[in-house]
Amino acid sequence: MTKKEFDYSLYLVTGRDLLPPAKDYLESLEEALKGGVTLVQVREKTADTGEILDVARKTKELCDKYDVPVIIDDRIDIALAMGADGVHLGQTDMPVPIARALLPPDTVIGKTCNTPEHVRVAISEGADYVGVGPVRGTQTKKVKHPVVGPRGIGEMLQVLDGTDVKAVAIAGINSTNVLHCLWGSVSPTGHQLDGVAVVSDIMASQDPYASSKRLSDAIKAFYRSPLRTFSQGLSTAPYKVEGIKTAVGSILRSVKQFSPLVHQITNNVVTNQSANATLALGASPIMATAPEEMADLSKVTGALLVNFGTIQNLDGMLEAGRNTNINRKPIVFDPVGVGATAYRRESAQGLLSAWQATVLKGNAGELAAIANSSEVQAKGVDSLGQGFADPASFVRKLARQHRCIVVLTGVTDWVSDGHAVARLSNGHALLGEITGSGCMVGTAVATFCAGASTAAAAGRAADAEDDGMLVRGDMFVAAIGGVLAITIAAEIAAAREDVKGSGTFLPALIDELGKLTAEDLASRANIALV
Ligand SMILES: Cc1ncc(COP(=O)(O)OP(=O)(O)O)c(N)n1
Ligand SMILES: Cc1nc(C(=O)O)sc1CCOP(=O)(O)O
Repeated sequence: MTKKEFDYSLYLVTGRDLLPPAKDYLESLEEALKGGVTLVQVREKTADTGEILDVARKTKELCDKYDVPVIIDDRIDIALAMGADGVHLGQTDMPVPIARALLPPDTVIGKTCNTPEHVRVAISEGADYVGVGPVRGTQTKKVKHPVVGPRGIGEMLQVLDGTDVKAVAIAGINSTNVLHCLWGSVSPTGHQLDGVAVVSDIMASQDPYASSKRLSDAIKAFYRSPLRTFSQGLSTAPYKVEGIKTAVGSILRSVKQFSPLVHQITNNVVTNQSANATLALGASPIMATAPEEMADLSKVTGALLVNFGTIQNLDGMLEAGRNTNINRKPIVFDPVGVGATAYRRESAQGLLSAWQATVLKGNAGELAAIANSSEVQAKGVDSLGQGFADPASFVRKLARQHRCIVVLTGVTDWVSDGHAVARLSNGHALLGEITGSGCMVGTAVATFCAGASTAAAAGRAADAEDDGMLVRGDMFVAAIGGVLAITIAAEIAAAREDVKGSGTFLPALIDELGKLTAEDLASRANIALV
């Protein structure tokens, strides 16, 4: 018996208790269907059986008009009585094989999963799809399991590799975070969600048509090109060194032309020199930290840098990142000293779950801690030893896992978008003798990301393709540009006669950043694609 093929992309789970006053259930449902809902689950937790059956029948009658299948939550008897297309079962509901034996053979069965082990069991039991989560916090129900975030969803998706079991994420999804959810919920093997399940963003809406249309537009735009990265190497021709050199030069020109606002939440050791480095490159720094101002600020900034060297403003970092994602601007995350304490490790994982970083930057010790690798150790903010045996493979894998650009700094710097890997061999030993040179690299990367995304937004009107993008512009090239700006300016500064040591080096570095040209970048950049 062939199974029914569902479109899981915008899966509405109903909740009549959430309807705004005076809003009729069936009217609201019809508006949601017109807005683009592709699958409906009748979820009734308190009504009597007769009422649930009535609601389910009416739901099916309406959904049939739109060719949208109906699934019943928990109740096999109701599903049988009204001829549902499927049922959804929780961890403590009837086991899938027993439900399968009771239901017509083409009935689709979904199962709630909160861990990779749940997913393994659901596959072995013969579930057709899994509802994975909770991906975020939700007010709609008391969830027993901790929020797993997009990374936790990615781990569950990997278990589905090689099966045709579908997956939707659930909990806390709305039109402002749906792109982050879809983008970030990916396994290191590239396994993605088939859709998202939404309750309150549609059910509690005064305008369910508009709410579901907003969700539907973002979801459709995402799925038009779901394998995208923050770079353009996959969608256009593969990268070439000469092309990268030209592109970083034009991003530097864009920074000077648009002078974007670069919002930096950074540590108190480097705040001043980071702001000066931003100014020297031609952009405008703002070092705001209060959570209350993030919504306003993110509308006007070009990019956000979150550097948590002296973590004091975790709430500000959370809010800044969430709002920067909503406004589709780049976020550079520099988890300084992340391996040093459990608090830093938990904070970093919390931030990486709450928002989607565009660039993840760190030294070998920091990135090893993010990747849970014991290959490289750290002492405080410094990396120990020789680094990774195979840095190219490490950055490529980490970039895929976090679906972002990864910058690994050291004597040699490595940048990857999960596909291409660039090895950058510029710099000077004096960079290791001043405090905060790594933090300045983060600042320069954020400045170049701001330049690239501002130029991309200015260069053409937003089109339907852009609706699926979290950030516009090529962030792989921007990250390379930021690294090169600091390392090349360092080479020029170190060669100056007036530079006698680290004390005279820092101001000279700021001077040379200010004088850096596109031509300097192109002629001095030592880039290899590996
Ligand atoms: C798509 C989807 N995913 C998860 C759930 C939750 O189902 P369950 O665990 O049975 O919890 P209740 O819905 O009974 O509260 C769902 N309904 N749909
Ligand atoms: C029904 C349900 N199940 C969940 C789970 O985590 O298993 S969360 C949830 C409700 C999700 O509602 P909203 O979209 O309003 O956040």
